[in-house]
Amino acid sequence: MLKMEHLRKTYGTFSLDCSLEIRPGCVTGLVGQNGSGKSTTFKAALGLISAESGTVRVLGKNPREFDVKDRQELGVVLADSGFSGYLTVKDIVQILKHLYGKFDKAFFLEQVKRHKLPENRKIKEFSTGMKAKLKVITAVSHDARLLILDEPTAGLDVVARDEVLELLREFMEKEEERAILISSHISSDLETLCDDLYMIHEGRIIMHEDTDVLLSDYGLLKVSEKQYADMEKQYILRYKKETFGYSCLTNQVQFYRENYPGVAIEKGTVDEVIMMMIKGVA
Ligand SMILES: Nc1ncnc2c1ncn2[C@@H]1O[C@H](COP(=O)(O)OP(=O)(O)OP(=O)(O)O)[C@@H](O)[C@H]1O
Repeated sequence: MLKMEHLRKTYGTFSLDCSLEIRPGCVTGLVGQNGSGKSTTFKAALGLISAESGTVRVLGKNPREFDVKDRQELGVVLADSGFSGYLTVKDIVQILKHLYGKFDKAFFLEQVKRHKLPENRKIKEFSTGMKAKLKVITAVSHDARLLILDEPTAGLDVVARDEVLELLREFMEKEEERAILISSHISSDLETLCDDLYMIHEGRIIMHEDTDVLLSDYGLLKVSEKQYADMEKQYILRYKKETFGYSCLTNQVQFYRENYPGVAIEKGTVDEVIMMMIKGVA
């Protein structure tokens, strides 16, 4: 659905060199700290910025060569995009009808109602959460094959976030061949929604893993200095000095469970794995 190979873009001291792939039927998450290059990756995937080298194929084509018909196959949410604040939901229905041949007006209005968005008020009077929901409802309302969503849950409270995630799950359930690329600062969103996760740090992909594998096989070992010294380190991805000894990130938690029964092992959340990948020593 989307393949990016060594896509390079430089902004001053920041340089992006990103490779990733989105497979049909999958929700893929891109996680990283502020300024790690997520939005730059999304813009490059959409052909909105010109890369210095590398390739991007979206639905089999270079996105810079997309025509009006190709664009209909994408549902996009970008942090700094949205409708003019002077429009109402009713105005937007008219625009979407013209933009997208497969715009499903009934579904769109049903979702607007379900999410309690006022149809006749101007968007500039909407709260952050209401604007965010409107963007996602728009993206899922025209039978797109691929959604590219940069921080679609930013600024939403827990309940609103859950509602947006539900919309995305429903979108995936309707057609097997659909796919989503999504970024979020909130890793619990990605844990429950994504099939696989890419971690980006300082413009580089530092890890790519199936979410199931991440949650089942990764873990944090809390060991004393002696335990650390005696331990097999083959499956330690990163370690960090602590007051008690060391925290170690492994992707073979079962190996340490079986061979080192005395070692304290914590299940790694996505946040902890990210922190260790970034702050730990390789
Ligand atoms: N148009 C631009 N001109 C100059 N520098 C830019 C531009 N766009 C992004 N950058 C720089 O590129 C780097 C990556 O920015 P990017 O917006 O991709 O990060 P991000 O991971 O999306 O961050 P955040 O989570 O804060 O949104 C930053 O150092 C940013 O200052």
